[in-house]
Order: sequence, then C-alpha cells, then structure tokens
Amino acid sequence: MTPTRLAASRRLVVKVGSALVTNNGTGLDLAAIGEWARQIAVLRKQGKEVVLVSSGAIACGMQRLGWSKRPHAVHELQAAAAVGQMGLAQVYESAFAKHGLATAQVLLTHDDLADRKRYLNARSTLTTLLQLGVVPIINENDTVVTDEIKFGDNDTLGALVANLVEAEALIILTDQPGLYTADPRKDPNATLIGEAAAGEARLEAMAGGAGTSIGKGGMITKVLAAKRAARSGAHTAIASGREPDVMPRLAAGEAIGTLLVAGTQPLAARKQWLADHLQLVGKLILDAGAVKALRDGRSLLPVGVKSVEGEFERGAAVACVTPEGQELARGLTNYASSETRLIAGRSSGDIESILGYIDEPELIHRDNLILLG
Ligand SMILES: Nc1ncnc2c1ncn2[C@@H]1O[C@H](COP(=O)(O)OP(=O)(O)O)[C@@H](O)[C@H]1O
Ligand SMILES: N[C@@H](CCC(=O)OP(=O)(O)O)C(=O)O
Repeated sequence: MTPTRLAASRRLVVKVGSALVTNNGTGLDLAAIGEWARQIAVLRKQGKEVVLVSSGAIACGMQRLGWSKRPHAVHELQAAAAVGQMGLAQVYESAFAKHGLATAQVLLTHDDLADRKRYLNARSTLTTLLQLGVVPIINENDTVVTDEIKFGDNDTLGALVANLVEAEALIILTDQPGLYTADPRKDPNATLIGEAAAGEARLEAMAGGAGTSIGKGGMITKVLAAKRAARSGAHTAIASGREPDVMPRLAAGEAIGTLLVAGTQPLAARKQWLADHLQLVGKLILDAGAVKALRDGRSLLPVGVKSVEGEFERGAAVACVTPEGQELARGLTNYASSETRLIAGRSSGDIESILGYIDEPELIHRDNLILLG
C-alpha cells in the first residue's frame, strides 16, 4: 500500500450510492448523510475541496410517493427522481448547514459533458463554487435524460466529474468494504483487493452487477469509473460508506477498502487529452508580451491578442501564433470569435463593459493551454 497517494489530494470527488443514501430502500438515511456532511466539513477545514455526487433521488421519490416497488416505466422513474431530488437537496442542505457550509445543487447529463461549450460552463461553475467554499452536490438530471444519453449509474457520473474538475481522487462509497475477487453476496470465499492499477483487465472480470434492486451499477461500473477517472490522473478508492471517518482517513492516506491507482498526474493527463483531441478551428495572433507570458506558463489574456482568424464558439480549440507567424501553443478559448475580436487588445477589466457580461478574465486559461515544442 502507498499511504501517501490519496494524502496528496487537494480536490476530491466523493460518490455515495443509492444503496447507502437510502438505507437499503427505506427512505433517506439521515444519520448517514449527517455523518458524511461532518466528514466533508473536516476535509474542508484541512483545505481540501470536495464535490459530492449523490444518488438516491429515485428511491427517496418512491418513498415520498408511497410506492413500494421500483417502477419499470422510464417516465415514472423520472417522476420519482424529480420528487426525490427535492428531498435529497433538503436533507443535504440542512446537514451541511450544521457545519456552516453552503451547498449547491448541480444536475448533469452525459450530453452536458460531451458538448465542449457546456463542459466549460459546468467546469467554471463547479470551480467557482469550490473557490467560494460551497459543497456542490451532483446527481444525474433524471428529468431530461433518455436511454441514449443516460449515464446508467452515478459511478460513471462521478468519474466524469473527477475528469471535469481535475480531482486527484475519486472516492466511491458503497455498501461493501471494497472490491472483492467476486461478489461477496454470492461467493463466501471472495477476498478484498487492497490495491491494483486502475484499468487492469482482471478487475472487470471480478466485478459483478448490483447486489440489490436499489443500486443500479454494481461493482463493474465502479471499476470502469476508476479506469475513466485514471485517464485524467485521479486515483479511485472504493470503500464502505459506513466505515467510521472513512473520508478523512482515506484522505490522510490510510488503506481502507480498495485503491485503484492512476498512472499519471491530473494536469499532465489533461494536457495529453487536450493535445490528442484538439481540432483547430481558429487562430489568435499574439503580441510579444503575450508570447512571453505563455512561455512563462501563464494564461492568455485578451490584451495580448492582436488579431483573430476564423469563426469559432466558446470552447473551441485555437492556435496561438507569434507575430512572426510561428505556432506557439494551442488551447480552448473562453470566448467566441466575434467576442474575441471585440476584446482583443483590451484589458480584462473592460470585458464586461464591451460584451455586457464576463465569463473569465482569461481568453485561454493556462490549464487549457498546451505549449508546442
Ligand atoms: N466483486 C465485487 N466486490 C464487491 N461487490 C460486488 C462485486 N461484484 C458485485 N458486487 C455487488 O455490487 C454491490 C454494490 O453496487 P450497487 O448496489 O450498485 O451500490 P451503489 O448504490 O453503492 O452504487 C454490492 O452490494 C455487491 O453485491
Ligand atoms: N440518479 C438516480 C439513480 C442513480 C443510481 O442508481 O446510481 P447508483 O446507486 O449509484 O448505482 C437517483 O438519484 O436515484
């Protein structure tokens, strides 16, 4: 075991599954939720940033509607989720308020994260919430998803959120102590995996589906989520949500449950992803000051842009070119080409008066920039 791995994490995504949140289907488990809020407050006091991904809306809605059996019809599940999400939000809000923490409800779909512009919007909202000291509480937006765009489970959503906010750790809390060599509900000889590399093929063979009718994903989606989180450099821990002080202990580097280790660092992984996925749709011609700023590892501000070529939307990939015409960097722009033309050469303090609004003070944030050569 490598105790320092999760201990180095400054930003964590914690996912709690339906089986846990709803106390095996008997309504929301207020005591457990209160306990996680307390643990997250401890992490915040240590200067760590936490995003919570919580399931449980459907199960909570079923209880509020007096349904004892989970419906099969998608529209009924969606209705139950809409009712139950109110309950979840209420309970989390009051649990965190006891520790002086504000919460924010964020409902996402797969589509939101596949679309570059909405991806950037979700990313800036979440990072702003974290900077404000708020705890974002995320669930799938069950009201609008259809089969094709459904995450199918919140483990995948947790991994996508870890990618989105470049978390160093994804903590998946469930009703089992971790990943076993086989489903422990079915195989009494199954043993706990302490640590493995995320993405190892043998893990997928060990993991089965959900053990109860309450959860949806089971262990297989957790193993796949770890593989996905590892792509942006996040390690994944799978552990029991009932283990005392599980979050602060994991975040201090203690070996609890299963640790699935990522091979790369978050920022390096994100830049690799950017390098592999960028299709350039425009060009920004920089002045000498901006060239120097980028070479020093800083963000690109509108003031350093002399001219703009091409038509593009917010979130598009553009080339950053020196006054001599040499491609210096590539990155994702925060403003569309029409807006960039208006703010080029101007100070970031003028963006709001020119455009009528401000997204970010940077035209391209350094995290979204890759220097070439
Ligand atoms: N290899 C395995 N190790 C541990 N649990 C497993 C494994 N394979 C399948 N499971 C089942 O996965 C369940 C957890 O998934 P799920 O019910 O979807 O929970 P959650 O709501 O927390 O996502 C466990 O209760 C267990 O029965
Ligand atoms: N988004 C839905 C379902 C998500 C779900 O079941 O996920 P999980 O129990 O974590 O496998 C809800 O809140 O009920």
